[in-house]
Amino acid sequence: MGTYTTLPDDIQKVDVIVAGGGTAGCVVASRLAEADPKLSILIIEQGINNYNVPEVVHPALFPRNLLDDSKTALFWKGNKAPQLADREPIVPSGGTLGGGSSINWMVYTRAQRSDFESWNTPGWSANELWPFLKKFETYHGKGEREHHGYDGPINISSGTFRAKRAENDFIEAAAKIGYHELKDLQNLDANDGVERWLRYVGPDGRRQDAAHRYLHPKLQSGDYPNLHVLVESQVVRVLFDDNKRAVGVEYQPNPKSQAGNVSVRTVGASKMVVVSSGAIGTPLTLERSGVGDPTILKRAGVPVVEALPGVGNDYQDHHLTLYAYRTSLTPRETINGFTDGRFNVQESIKKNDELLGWNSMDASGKFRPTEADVSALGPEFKEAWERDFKNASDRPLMIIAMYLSFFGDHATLPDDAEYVSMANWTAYPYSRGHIHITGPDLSSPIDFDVGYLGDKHGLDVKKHIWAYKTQREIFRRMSIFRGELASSHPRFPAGSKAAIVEKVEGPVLDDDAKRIEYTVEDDKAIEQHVRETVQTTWHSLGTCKMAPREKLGVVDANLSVYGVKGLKVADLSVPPENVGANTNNTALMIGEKAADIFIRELGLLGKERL
Ligand SMILES: Cc1cc2nc3c(=O)[nH]c(=O)nc-3n(C[C@H](O)[C@H](O)[C@H](O)COP(=O)(O)OP(=O)(O)OC[C@H]3O[C@@H](n4cnc5c(N)ncnc54)[C@H](O)[C@@H]3O)c2cc1C
Repeated sequence: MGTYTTLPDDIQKVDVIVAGGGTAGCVVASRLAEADPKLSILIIEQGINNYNVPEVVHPALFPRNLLDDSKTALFWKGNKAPQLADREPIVPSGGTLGGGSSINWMVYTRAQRSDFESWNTPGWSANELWPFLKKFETYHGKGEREHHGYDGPINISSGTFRAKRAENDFIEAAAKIGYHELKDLQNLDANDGVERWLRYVGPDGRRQDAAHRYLHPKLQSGDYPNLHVLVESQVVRVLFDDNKRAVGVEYQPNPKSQAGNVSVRTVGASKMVVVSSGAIGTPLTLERSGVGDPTILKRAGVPVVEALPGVGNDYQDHHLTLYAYRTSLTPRETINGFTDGRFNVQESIKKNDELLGWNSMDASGKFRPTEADVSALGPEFKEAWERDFKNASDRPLMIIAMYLSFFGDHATLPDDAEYVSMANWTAYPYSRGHIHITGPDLSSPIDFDVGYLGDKHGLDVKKHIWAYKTQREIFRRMSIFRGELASSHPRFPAGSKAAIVEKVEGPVLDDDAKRIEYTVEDDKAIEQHVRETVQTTWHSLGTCKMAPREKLGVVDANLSVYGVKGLKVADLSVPPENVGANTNNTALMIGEKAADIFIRELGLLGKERL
């Protein structure tokens, strides 16, 4: 039992290896250990141990995880993208024990019912997944009781702080343009309204990441001597025997944290290998193992074990834009002070400042356009809307969220006010990308096309144009509104009625029916700005789909990789279609569902500690 940076000599072979100790990986390993404490399990995680790392456990410090010198994030470089103003987008993902759940922004949202139905996979319908969605949570909110769980490891609460003034302001302003407050926007069916959102933060103000909530208590309890965690070690490839059975993995100490110690080693698995390295890491590990499109494997110099052309295809994310606003908020109504140095972090930790237990996101919504809005977006958009959204009333077009924090270089901000952000992201992008290896080793560059805004008819960018206008209508109606930060908004042509207002006493829109007017030229300015700034929402998904093999599926309904034995995938690589929500909830659910499948297959039912 324990957490190691070098595996003890006596651990040469275990029953189950989990390759990647992220959100889903921690859930799978923990539930297997609970099911049979005698089962030997080894998690191999490339990042550091997250135990009590300040920027992990204190919610308000979350922006620190994405700084250039982060020890908790991985940064994946995308190919140059002409549709993104020739940028090479960077997509960060969780890079420590706990994965994304250790560094994410802790926003609690759930997928919609029709999302799970669209997966069209036996055992994975919304009704069949309900028990797993409830299993991991202990809900402290005011939502609809029957839709939530009350004895899972992950607390869902307000944490220790809410900025009520801004929260109420947002809710009231959204209602003025037709988006009303809903009691529970996370019941799988509710949509097209706003909510006072909760977070993956406990009532004690601590982040509820999968490692702290599932794994560490077990590792510390002494009750699970066969649960092992190897950190700072990268899985290079899965090893197969002559019958294509996964029998172990090849791994190496991570050169970033264990320089000088890098040599490739192997460890065996007698029952199962579960790849859980995230929607970016997992397809790369499969390809390095010889499972993937033969053309890509050949190009990379990797012998083919199983030809599965779906690996690494159809990469999806939710595309995010951020707009900054000047406000009348006080320093203790935002978390900016933790990021720009005005608050003393050590002192705040020492005195257990209630602000530390806050992720700065108190009110947001799932939004659909009106029929008039749809028509204004053009005939191709209307056709897509009528096909994909009109009759699926639980499907939002965009998620619009208010963060009481500024995400950018704080040194560039005027020091005359608190600046905050509105975040817009696409619930179901049409654009797709891909992620592949170009060589056999971890050090080989990757071929990563993020695909953002790449859809043939330019529908995804239109969603952003609509969302830009919608969030602006809301923010200008808020009483905390004091202006727009010009550098984070489109460059409207001179004389535009939609011009940026940099400093003003808000609210500036008091007529509920009146809207800001935009010309065709204004729309072009918004489009250009979106292309120049759109970025990852860190919701990578769908690169090893759970789908029939002939439809480029990689795993079946039991998460078994086609064509080989003893190899499973359990993470956000497997959803065949996107979800209209932040993705941590779906990753936790996949962890729970995967564990349930594996426990049955391994014959562990009834073996749990009594
Ligand atoms: C900055 C950020 C903000 C986010 N905000 C939110 C939010 O507010 N709300 C929300 O619901 N979701 C959010 N998400 C998304 C959510 O956290 C992820 O979707 C979720 O964590 C994915 O879970 P996973 O198990 O699929 O992969 P991950 O949690 O990414 O786990 C994969 C793990 O595998 C490890 N790994 C990768 N390659 C290897 C290798 N070769 N060998 C060994 N280990 C490897 C990684 O280090 C990582 O720990 C955010 C994500 C990020 C990064």
